[in-house]
Amino acid sequence: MSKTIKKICCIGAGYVGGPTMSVVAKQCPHIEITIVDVNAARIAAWNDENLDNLPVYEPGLQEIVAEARNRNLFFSTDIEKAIDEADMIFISVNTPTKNYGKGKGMAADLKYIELCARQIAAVAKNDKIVVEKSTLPVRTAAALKSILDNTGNGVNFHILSNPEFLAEGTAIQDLINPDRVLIGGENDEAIAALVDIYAHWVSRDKILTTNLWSSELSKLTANAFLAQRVSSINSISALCEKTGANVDEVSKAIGMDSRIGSKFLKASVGFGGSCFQKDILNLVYIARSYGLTEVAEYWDQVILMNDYQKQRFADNIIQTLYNTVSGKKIAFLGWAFKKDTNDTRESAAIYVADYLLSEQAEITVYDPKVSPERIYADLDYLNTRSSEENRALVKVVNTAYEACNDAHAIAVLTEWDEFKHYDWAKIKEHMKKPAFVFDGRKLLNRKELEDLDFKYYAIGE
Ligand SMILES: NC(=O)C1=CN([C@@H]2O[C@H](COP(=O)(O)OP(=O)(O)OC[C@H]3O[C@@H](n4cnc5c(N)ncnc54)[C@H](O)[C@@H]3O)[C@@H](O)[C@H]2O)C=CC1
Ligand SMILES: O=C(O)[C@H]1O[C@H](OP(=O)(O)OP(=O)(O)OC[C@H]2O[C@@H](n3ccc(=O)[nH]c3=O)[C@H](O)[C@@H]2O)[C@H](O)[C@@H](O)[C@@H]1O
Repeated sequence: MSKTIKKICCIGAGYVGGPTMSVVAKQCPHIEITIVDVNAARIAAWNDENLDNLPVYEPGLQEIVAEARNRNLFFSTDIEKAIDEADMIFISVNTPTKNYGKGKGMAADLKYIELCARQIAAVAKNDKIVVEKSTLPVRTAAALKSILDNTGNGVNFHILSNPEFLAEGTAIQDLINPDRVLIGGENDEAIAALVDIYAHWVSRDKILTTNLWSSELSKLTANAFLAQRVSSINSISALCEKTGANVDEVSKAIGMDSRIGSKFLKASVGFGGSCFQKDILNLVYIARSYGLTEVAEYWDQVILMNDYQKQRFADNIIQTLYNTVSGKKIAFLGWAFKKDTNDTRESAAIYVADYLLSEQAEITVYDPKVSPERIYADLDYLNTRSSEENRALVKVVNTAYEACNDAHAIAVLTEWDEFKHYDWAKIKEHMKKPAFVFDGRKLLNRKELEDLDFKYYAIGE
């Protein structure tokens, strides 16, 4: 018999903590879940009556929050109270790439994780199961255990690793119908308690249990393999452009081999998102720290290929626009790192924009879900130029038609469905001629655009 969990606390109300715990709350109405965060504005947004103001945009999320919030799902800044009352505590805080000191630019910054552990240890007055939900370097559980056992009040802590595999934009469906749930641990009773929660909606044969280290390492490995597929097909897209092969046709041809599989073979302007780059850098760092130089260099290539792809896309725009974009207006359709999310972390759009701005281009951006403040913050963060200059050179507008007005070229950076259904004849009418389109997502219909006399360039064609 496993321990029955009545109360859960989740530390971190971000893109993972929010949606993940909302789904647990929906599927397990008998468990009371409190999601806590140090960011009071974020908690206020989760509690906002107007569901359009939730801090995370995910299809299907609003409905679930509407159903569970203030029933058995609560958002709070009272971290101590939630820890104190919980039987099980998920740690779902950010683990960004370290930007200082040893391992700068490579290692995961574990300071937020450590703070959580110290706070749990300080507050806990009865036994707790502590679940690593954040993506962590392999062997982090050993450090967590040491902090908890040495600074706590003598209570027992059992640590589980339960990495999250959801992808943004499809988070809710990924959570409701996961390919698998992975739980690593050392204590059978603690493992069983977490298995029992998931078993309310996931069949038990999809709930995989392993030792702690396999679980931690599987998460980094899964992201590295996924990103590697994107870099692999993107490397081939460059060769397609030189040879007359079409990368979509190549993807289809190789993907029909069941050993390769058809998913995750879409060539693009480069992968973005908060995790692929961070997790591979972390994997490279870990391999190096164990003296495994060849392993480190092997995975490093995935990142290098991704940087090359973004650069290549921007270079192609400049070259095609007669080798200069100075003073030319380029319309960006999309800023998010993929469709159906408002997340822009590491989005290829940021780097392509930065490069074009350094060539004195003027950019007008339209994205259906990303706010102007976010776009300016992304550019300012790079520190390439002053924030006044970013605001002078980049305009953010409310419609794609406005963005494309008077533009020399359009760059498609995100594969939002709505872009496919625009009145492209109307868009062309208001552009400078020749009207160029650079499709970084292979989203638009070449024939339709060429019939309208656009000069159309797509990745890998
Ligand atoms: N974003 C994604 O799609 C996925 C992310 N992950 C992993 O999940 C973890 C969280 O990622 P996101 O949710 O995207 O990050 P996020 O940045 O959206 O959210 C993290 C939240 O934790 C809060 N926080 C940090 N330290 C805290 C503390 N000591 N006490 C209370 N709150 C604290 C922050 O204020 C923030 O709101 C990362 O390790 C990431 O690698 C895993 C799978 C998918
Ligand atoms: O750890 C994480 O954060 C998550 O990282 C990715 O999820 P996410 O980054 O949200 O989104 P993906 O669908 O993986 O897309 C990542 C990037 O790769 C790009 N991509 C993806 C697939 C493809 O075929 N081509 C391609 O260019 C996307 O446009 C996007 O920029 C993984 O898919 C999740 O399993 C994982 O949980």
